Amino acid sequence: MLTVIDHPLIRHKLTIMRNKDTGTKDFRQNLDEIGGLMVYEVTRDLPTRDIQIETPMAPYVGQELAKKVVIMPILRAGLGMVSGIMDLIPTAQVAHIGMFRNEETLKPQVYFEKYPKDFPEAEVIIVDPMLATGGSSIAAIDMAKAHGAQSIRLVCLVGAPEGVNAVEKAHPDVHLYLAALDERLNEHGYIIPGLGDAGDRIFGTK
Ligand SMILES: O=P(O)(O)OC[C@H]1O[C@H](OP(=O)(O)OP(=O)(O)O)[C@H](O)[C@@H]1O
Ligand SMILES: O=c1cc[nH]c(=O)[nH]1
Ligand SMILES: [Mg+2]
Repeated sequence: MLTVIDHPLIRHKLTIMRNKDTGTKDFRQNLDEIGGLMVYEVTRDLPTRDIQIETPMAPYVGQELAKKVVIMPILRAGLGMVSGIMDLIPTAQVAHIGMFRNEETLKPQVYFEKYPKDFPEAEVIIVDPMLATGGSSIAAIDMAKAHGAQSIRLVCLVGAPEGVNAVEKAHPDVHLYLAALDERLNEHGYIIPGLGDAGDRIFGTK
């Protein structure tokens, strides 16, 4: 299932990120802020349970999150969304997945993975700004499932139709959230109009 989170603040910040004249500092800041805005919608259906507390005035049955939340950034670019999400879910744990796309084959190559202990029982939120062919996201979901994850959401900023279709076909049980659905991929597998290479723009590596 695909949800495109359409909000004036997200459109405004994403346009700053798309602008080729935006530098590393503003690119990172806006990515972080959009991550925080998106997570409000992404977590709308997280399960809660009743909890008995006392207010200063009376007993009260409130609510707390029923399950742990694990944020799973796809390195490198996904790291740019973690702190904005952690601002809203400060108790979240982080699972790191390192992979890069081979520039010729466009296939993802995995170089790192590390999971928190409670990963299988947690609500897992995979984050990566870019969903291009979908190969990296599909591989990350495969890895999360292989480590026992039962409930997975995928949060990307910009997606290409090719990537959305591929993820929906490979993992129909995973809810996919985007801030924008773009037009297409170019012959090098980059999203058009997109925002360029997210990892390089976050970390200043080009
Ligand atoms: O949908 P796909 O076709 O798999 O492409 C998207 C992937 O490519 C980018 O990562 P990249 O390989 O540039 O690594 P980086 O984050 O280290 O820059 C991006 O952050 C995604 O992970
Ligand atoms: O447009 C794209 C495609 C893949 N990875 C990026 O960072 N940008
Ligand atoms: Mg990159």
